[in-house]
Amino acid sequence: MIDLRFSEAELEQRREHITGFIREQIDAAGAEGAVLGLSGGIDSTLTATLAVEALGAENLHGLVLPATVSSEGNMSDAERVAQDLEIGYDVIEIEPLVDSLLAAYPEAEGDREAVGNARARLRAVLNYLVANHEQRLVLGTGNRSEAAVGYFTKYGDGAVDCHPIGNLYKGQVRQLARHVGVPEELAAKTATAELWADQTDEDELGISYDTLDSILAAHIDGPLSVAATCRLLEVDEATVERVRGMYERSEHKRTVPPAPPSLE
Ligand SMILES: Nc1ncnc2c1ncn2[C@@H]1O[C@H](COP(=O)(O)OP(=O)(O)OC[C@H]2O[C@@H]([n+]3cccc(C(=O)O)c3)[C@H](O)[C@@H]2O)[C@@H](O)[C@H]1O
Ligand SMILES: Nc1ncnc2c1ncn2[C@@H]1O[C@H](COP(=O)(O)OP(=O)(O)OP(=O)(O)O)[C@@H](O)[C@H]1O
Ligand SMILES: [Mg+2]
Repeated sequence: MIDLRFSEAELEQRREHITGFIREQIDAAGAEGAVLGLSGGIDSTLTATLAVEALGAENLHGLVLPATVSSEGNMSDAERVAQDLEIGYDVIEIEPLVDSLLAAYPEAEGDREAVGNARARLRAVLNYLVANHEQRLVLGTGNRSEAAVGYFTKYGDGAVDCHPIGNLYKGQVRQLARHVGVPEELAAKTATAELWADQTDEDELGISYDTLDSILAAHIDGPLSVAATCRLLEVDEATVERVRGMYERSEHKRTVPPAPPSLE
């Protein structure tokens, strides 16, 4: 695999770059601070930690939004993150909202993916309810690895005002988290979207983040051909092609929705 770890100096540089970015986004919008969803996972934990450094705890509002499929451990970790960072936060159960949605459209009952994505979108509705009401921006928690393969819900966790950690591969998210003092048990935790029971990112994607990060850095974001990537990483061609396919098929999630070209 490629060693994508930062040096100590680079970690400090990234920390300042991201906190500066968050401050600029809030200032440019004339907003009163930010809101973000806290899941107990490492992406939201790192984003919240850097946002507190950037804005101060009083300017960040956390939302812990449990569903029936959320694990108690993750939800208590999410609350612990808010408490350790000393930010204001609310805990709002989203399953009644899921139930209302399914009462309105029972045909989707039992469709694991559709209902799971609806959970992510209901969280986005709540984020924006708070953002509108308190003149805040919604901070995204997506990283480069997820964005590149479209591993997020369109207009769900992807519905945000900016992506502070959007340039970091997943392994780098863990490394920066450790650097800024996130407890090891959170930094090392298995990544899960928790849109349905027992979901994990690596199982669903069918690839480890170590391998995915390296293929992205070498081939999708980097200059290497498929063949050169296979040789360098000692992975088979089918794996690289699969990542390339996920990248290409998810292009629509990373761009503004198109309209027909102008006839003028
Ligand atoms: N070519 C195209 N051009 C324009 N639009 C296109 C399209 N193909 C699909 N679409 C639209 O996109 C929709 C499918 O996209 P979407 O609704 O996002 O659904 P989809 O990509 O199928 O599912 C989301 C994936 O992200 C994962 N996820 C979600 C949330 C959080 C996390 C996490 O890591 O925490 C992971 C989730 O487990 C699942 O694997 C289609 O229903 C259609 O409306
Ligand atoms: N139960 C939840 N309550 C509040 N926000 C949530 C919840 N579940 C997911 N989210 C939001 O959706 C985002 C995307 O989830 P994702 O799983 O990719 O990130 P994570 O949980 O922070 O880290 P990891 O990928 O390591 O699990 C979270 O960072 C968080 O902002
Ligand atoms: Mg998660």
